[in-house]
Amino acid sequence: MEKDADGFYSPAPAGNPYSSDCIVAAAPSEPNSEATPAAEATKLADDDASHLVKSDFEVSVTLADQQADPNSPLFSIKTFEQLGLHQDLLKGIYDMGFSKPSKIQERALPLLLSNPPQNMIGQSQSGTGKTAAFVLTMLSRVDFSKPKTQAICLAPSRELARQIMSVVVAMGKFTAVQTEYAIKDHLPKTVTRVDAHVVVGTPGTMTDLIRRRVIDVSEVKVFVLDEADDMLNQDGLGDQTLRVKNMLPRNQVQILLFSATFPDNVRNFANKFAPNANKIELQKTELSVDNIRQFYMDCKNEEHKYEVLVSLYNLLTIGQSIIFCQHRHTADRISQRMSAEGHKVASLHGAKDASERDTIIDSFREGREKVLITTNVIARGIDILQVNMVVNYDLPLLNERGERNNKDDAHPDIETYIHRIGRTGRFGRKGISINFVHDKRTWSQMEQIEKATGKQIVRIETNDVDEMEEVRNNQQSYGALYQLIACDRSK
Ligand SMILES: Nc1ncnc2c1ncn2[C@@H]1O[C@H](COP(=O)(O)OP(=O)(O)OP(=O)(O)O)[C@@H](O)[C@H]1O
Repeated sequence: MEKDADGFYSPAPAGNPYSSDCIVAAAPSEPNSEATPAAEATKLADDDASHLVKSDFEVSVTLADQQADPNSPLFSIKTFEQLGLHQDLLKGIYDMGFSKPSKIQERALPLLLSNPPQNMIGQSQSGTGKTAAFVLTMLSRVDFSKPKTQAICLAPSRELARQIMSVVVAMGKFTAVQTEYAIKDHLPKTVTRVDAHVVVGTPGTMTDLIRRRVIDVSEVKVFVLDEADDMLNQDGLGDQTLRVKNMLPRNQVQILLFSATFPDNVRNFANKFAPNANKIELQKTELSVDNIRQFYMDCKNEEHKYEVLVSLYNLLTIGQSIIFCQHRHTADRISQRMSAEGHKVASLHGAKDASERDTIIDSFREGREKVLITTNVIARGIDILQVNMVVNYDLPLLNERGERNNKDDAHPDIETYIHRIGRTGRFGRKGISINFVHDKRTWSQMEQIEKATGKQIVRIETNDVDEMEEVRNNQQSYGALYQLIACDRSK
């Protein structure tokens, strides 16, 4: 079969437009081929984390099999037992502390695990449990008696690949699963063969390992793209991702695309990449969860942003916080300045070397660092339950060509905004995001974000910070904090 202009071998199926309603769709029946500070904080948060299952967000399911009824109980489960999983996998799930499936898991798992395997394009908000859904699919399709790579998962950052692997290992704890990374500087050059059942990595390194036949893909049955809209973005990772796909065997691989966002411009590409997929989609107005309260602070200028950030420091360190900047040099500059002034902050971005990145994220994950100043490198997927505040020091921007910059032609990068704020408010927990705006342009960019997401962003006076801090210190009460900062928007 010929490759088309996008480099695909198969013809595109009829596109399914991004629905403005919540829909579930099914695919056609033809096979397609010691207590750390973090642990303590997590435990506290867990006492408060049952909201998700009560969440009233709806998903739309579209089944590729047009005859099938997406509302059939067959396509929604209420317990993990109903999936007919192997006992070893069930044990793994319960050992992770999961007692019942989340909404996306309820709807996606029956479709993901049905036979013959079918592709899926799955969307649900950040922190709602997509990882467990695709990891369970990979693990349940692997034949552990065969020392062959059978499932491949790609993610946009090494940090996310490492996190996904931790889920594979935890969920597969009672199985014989063998795993390997395809991330930069991990495997020694002398390694000539990887036989791990599940390989998780980033697209560049994965391509290299498959090309050099270090990874033999002949038995691969499942191919997962986490943060799929980013992985398929033709101005970014799309080419490399497609290269990996084109090296996999045809007609035997179940392709799973997951993300909290699927903007219109990648949806067509996604439909071609995972043809005849069952689809789970969100309404455009439900892209972010309501338990993340969004605020903004009106700063006078760039320098004032820095002063406001410093004035927030005590507040940032009550739980854990992530500060997002548009550029690496900004992250470096403000972290160096804050450190020089005696504040304890860590900084992470793509220019740091691999082992340093691993040390920094691990330290933050363990709660040894409370404030992480970073770029979009960890805007997606990173799951650290005790992060209760995200600050957009710079709003995420794109220019006409889809490049990230801060120039005048830049417009807000809505998807990145949704993913950034989704680093807090995980799995029903409460979280706060604060945007810094400092001029007409950033104000208008924030308005565009508010309009696009349909969620109100409320003003906090910069001089309310002391009062906010007092409430947080004295009462540890998020409810009171919210009431305090939910003042009128007056601009
Ligand atoms: N059924 C469950 N019961 C309890 N906790 C769960 C369950 N499923 C997932 N979780 C937890 O919810 C958190 C968020 O899950 P996960 O990281 O998979 O979210 P996600 O939907 O992939 O988010 P993102 O879009 O940001 O990548 C994780 O800490 C995970 O362990």
